[in-house]
Amino acid sequence: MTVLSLIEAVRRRAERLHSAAEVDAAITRMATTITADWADANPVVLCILNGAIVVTGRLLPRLDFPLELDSVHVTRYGRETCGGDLHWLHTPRTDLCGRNVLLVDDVLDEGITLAAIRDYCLEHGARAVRIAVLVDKKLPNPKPCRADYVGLVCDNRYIFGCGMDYQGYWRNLPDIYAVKER
Ligand SMILES: O=P(O)(O)OC[C@H]1O[C@H](OP(=O)(O)OP(=O)(O)O)[C@H](O)[C@@H]1O
Ligand SMILES: Nc1nc2[nH]cnc2c(=O)[nH]1
Repeated sequence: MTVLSLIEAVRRRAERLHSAAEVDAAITRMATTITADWADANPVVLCILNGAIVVTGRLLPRLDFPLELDSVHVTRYGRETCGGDLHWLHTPRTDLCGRNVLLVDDVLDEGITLAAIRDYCLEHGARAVRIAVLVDKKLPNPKPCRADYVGLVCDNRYIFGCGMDYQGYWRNLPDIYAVKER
């Protein structure tokens, strides 16, 4: 089997968890709550690359108040479906000192990535840090951080679509899928 035929087979066999319309409604709900809380906060929104590109790009046009956008690129999964060590590839250029920071990510799984980025922001003087995630995974154990804004909740399965990858592929899908276990 070639890599591409494996990638295509994974999509064919996957279970669709959320339609594009459900994702859209979830992002609208998040935007409404974030606006109610932070319309006067002059926040820096940090898009956590790569996975959050899609949700950030769809959330921002729904936030009708002054904000700045920057990004941070931290990865611990690479092309794997199990997390490893954190790799910091890019840190924000914006001075975070005294700022309200909104972290936006695609999925909160074990919470290691977001907890590390939250700590980074606080160490760099952020006044407050809040977390928005498109999907929060239900795990049996407590996580080192919790999300303030959650679009959707899913079971503990590997998911892809809407910015989330399967071995680097399928971030482009409008729906959210779970890999089918053998
Ligand atoms: O809660 P955790 O268990 O730490 O996992 C969540 C992180 O994993 C994914 O990033 P990944 O390392 O796959 O990089 P990517 O965004 O480039 O896909 C995802 O985008 C989150 O940032
Ligand atoms: N694409 C993807 N990335 C993740 N990072 C942590 N959990 C997941 C997941 O379920 N899917």
